[in-house]
Amino acid sequence: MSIDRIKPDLIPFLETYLPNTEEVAQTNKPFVTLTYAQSIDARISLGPGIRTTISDIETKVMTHYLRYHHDGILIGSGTVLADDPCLNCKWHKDDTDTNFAANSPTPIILDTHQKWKFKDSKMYHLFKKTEGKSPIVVVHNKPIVEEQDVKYLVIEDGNDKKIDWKILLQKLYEKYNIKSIMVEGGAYVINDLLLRPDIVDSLIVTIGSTYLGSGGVQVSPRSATSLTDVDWWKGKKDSIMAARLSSEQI
Ligand SMILES: NC(=O)c1ccc[n+]([C@@H]2O[C@H](COP(=O)([O-])OP(=O)(O)OC[C@H]3O[C@@H](n4cnc5c(N)ncnc54)[C@H](O)[C@@H]3O)[C@@H](O)[C@H]2O)c1
Ligand SMILES: Nc1nc(=O)c(N)c(NC[C@H](O)[C@H](O)[C@H](O)COP(=O)(O)O)[nH]1
Repeated sequence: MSIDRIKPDLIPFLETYLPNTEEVAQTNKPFVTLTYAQSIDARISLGPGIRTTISDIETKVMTHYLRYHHDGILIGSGTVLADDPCLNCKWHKDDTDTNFAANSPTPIILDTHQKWKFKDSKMYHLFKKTEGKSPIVVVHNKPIVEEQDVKYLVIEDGNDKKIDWKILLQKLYEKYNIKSIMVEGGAYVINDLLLRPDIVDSLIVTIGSTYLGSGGVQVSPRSATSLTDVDWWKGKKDSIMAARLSSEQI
């Protein structure tokens, strides 16, 4: 169940980008880390709906280390339907730290059109084995039939039919005490949040040493945006960029 040890130099590298509890106490808003893995040509999968491994083991472990440090892990419906992800945390501090469910973040799934089923998903089996938590599913309307063990967070759609990030974060904080959220994608969610320095506190991007080609799902926000507090870590195959979104226009 557990995963490799993290590269020791990744721990100080990530330190200042991890959730900041003082900031959360001051702002009363969850700390948001936007994180994903991309190819050199800025693709996050080979094509829509295709689960694609980009990270090698060093950076995959880093993802689990990040999961360990967050209360919630959020993805869009495109990702949950394409990847059937586990979203649990397999990293642990030492041999005594083996409560994998407690160490795992709560999965938060943006599934406003209620297309995904928890039952029989990988998340469901991990939850049943006490190796992961059950999800919060974000919907526009209360479902007629509710799945067992799923918490539904009803948020009405805004003018553009999208969920308002600020309202969503506030509700997750107030209702479920979620003080830090790691957003793992996919492209729709990432492209939207790359333009939201008011929402995103840290950005952590793995760049894998691969090209996925022009048919791949691309990460590229609608308009230019710049970064601040940029730092780089170089591994055997991948690099990691940690940064913050700048509120200044290019
Ligand atoms: N490499 C990586 O790090 C990584 C990470 C995640 C996903 N992926 C890949 O990305 C692809 C999926 O990306 P995608 O863009 O299709 O899907 P996505 O996961 O971004 O989900 C998009 C859907 O989520 C919902 N949604 C998102 N934001 C919303 C909002 N504000 N309000 C209401 N609903 C909202 C909508 O239903 C929308 O259609 C898959 O191929 C997956 O394998 C890669
Ligand atoms: N860091 C990272 N490297 C990758 O190569 C890759 N494809 C993803 N993709 C993120 C997406 O959210 C996936 O669905 C979950 O990373 C799957 O998570 P599990 O391993 O099943 O827990 N993330």
